[in-house]
Amino acid sequence: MRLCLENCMSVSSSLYRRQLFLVRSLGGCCCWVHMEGGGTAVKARFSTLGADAEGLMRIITPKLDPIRYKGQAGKIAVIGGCREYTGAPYFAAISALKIGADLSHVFCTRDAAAVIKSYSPELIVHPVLEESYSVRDEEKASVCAKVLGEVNKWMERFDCIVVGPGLGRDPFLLDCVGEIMRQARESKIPTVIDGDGLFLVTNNLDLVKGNTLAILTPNINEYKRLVEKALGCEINDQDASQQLASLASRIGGPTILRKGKTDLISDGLTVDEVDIFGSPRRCGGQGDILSGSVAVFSSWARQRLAIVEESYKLSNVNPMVLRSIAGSALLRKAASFAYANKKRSTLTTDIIDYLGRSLEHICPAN
Ligand SMILES: NC(=O)C1=CN([C@@H]2O[C@H](COP(=O)(O)OP(=O)(O)OC[C@H]3O[C@@H](n4cnc5c(N)ncnc54)[C@H](OP(=O)(O)O)[C@@H]3O)[C@@H](O)[C@H]2O)[C@@H](O)CC1
Ligand SMILES: Nc1ncnc2c1ncn2[C@@H]1O[C@H](COP(=O)(O)OP(=O)(O)OP(=O)(O)O)[C@@H](O)[C@H]1O
Ligand SMILES: [Mg+2]
Repeated sequence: MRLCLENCMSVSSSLYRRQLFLVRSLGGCCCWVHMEGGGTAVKARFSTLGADAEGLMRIITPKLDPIRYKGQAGKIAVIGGCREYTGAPYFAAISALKIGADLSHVFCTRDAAAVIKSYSPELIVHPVLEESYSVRDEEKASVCAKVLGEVNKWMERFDCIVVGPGLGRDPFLLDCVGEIMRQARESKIPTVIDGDGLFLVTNNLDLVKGNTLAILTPNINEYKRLVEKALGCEINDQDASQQLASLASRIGGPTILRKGKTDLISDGLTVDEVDIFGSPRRCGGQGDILSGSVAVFSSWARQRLAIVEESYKLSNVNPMVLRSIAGSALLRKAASFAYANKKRSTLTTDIIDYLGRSLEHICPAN
């Protein structure tokens, strides 16, 4: 691995030392635990990668290189936004741009599109999703095929998609989005699933079973529903890490980022924790920022660091775990800066304003 890193990457010596530290920490600081969950015994390894989340971000974040062209720093799409919710897809998509992605698309319903466009001219907004109220029963199959066609025209261009922020729970719309997820999986597009995307997935676990390119980002309610459905039990906060590993192992494939006081991340084999101080403000929308942030790190890691990730794979570290740690750490850092400045009046838009500065703090552009 050492040779591979030396030969294949042009890195500064401090970055290289950081990589070696991370690689060493994979093997050195771990302990094995035995756990029971939903009747299945699994072994998960406590990993310490989350403790050096900033080091990971430095590895994954690309340099601003003048020879690169538009799109190379990431093309993200958010599938979400309906009559009720226009903020959530906007937060996820604009966060991706503020962190450094080049292009950010939103696929939403017609009602939501004009509103989301009015928030920002930076976003590319596709008014393609349809809810039941606007479609007659006999039209549903053809409308769903049309929606899929519209999204598929773009699908292979995306480095990562985020499914669910502000999607709503209309059954017809969710059926179509299920098909979009199947298509993304077939095209091997990494997929972050949040909000109502998790509502869809919880009721159709087959949509993600076996998909190692999926990252689920449940909040407390979404996690409770997943645990009840997949493990058939209640949340166990005494053994939170173990239960999370059991859940990931039971679903089999996706990485799960459980949001909370600290963020816990597991693919069923390892459990990582990101405990960077965030914000005590719990205003809505912070999870949406997180989904956009994980998508950008996913996109960067996928494009730029295939070699490093290959090295990590040799050490049995799941690249989706690395991407989740980086995404979580950046959001939490931005939240802490925003809170230091705005205290009780901190809003999601304030946190978004600090995303760029937070990354700059860790990984200066020049
Ligand atoms: N500014 C914006 O646009 C923002 C929009 N947001 C968007 O909101 C959506 C829901 O996300 P959330 O985080 O409120 O869901 P969550 O914690 O599971 O539920 C809390 C409670 O509400 C209830 N409930 C929810 N939806 C329901 C429904 N359709 N119909 C009925 N009940 C429903 C739920 O009940 P339960 O499902 O548990 O029965 C629970 O008790 C999602 O798309 C998200 O992205 C957020 O990102 C914030 C910023
Ligand atoms: N109690 C807490 N203390 C500190 N940080 C927290 C706490 N709970 C959540 N967070 C942070 O806030 C982020 C968003 O988590 P949250 O549970 O608010 O998501 P959410 O409910 O999906 O948000 P949204 O309103 O966008 O849907 C998480 O990544 C986590 O880092
Ligand atoms: Mg949420």
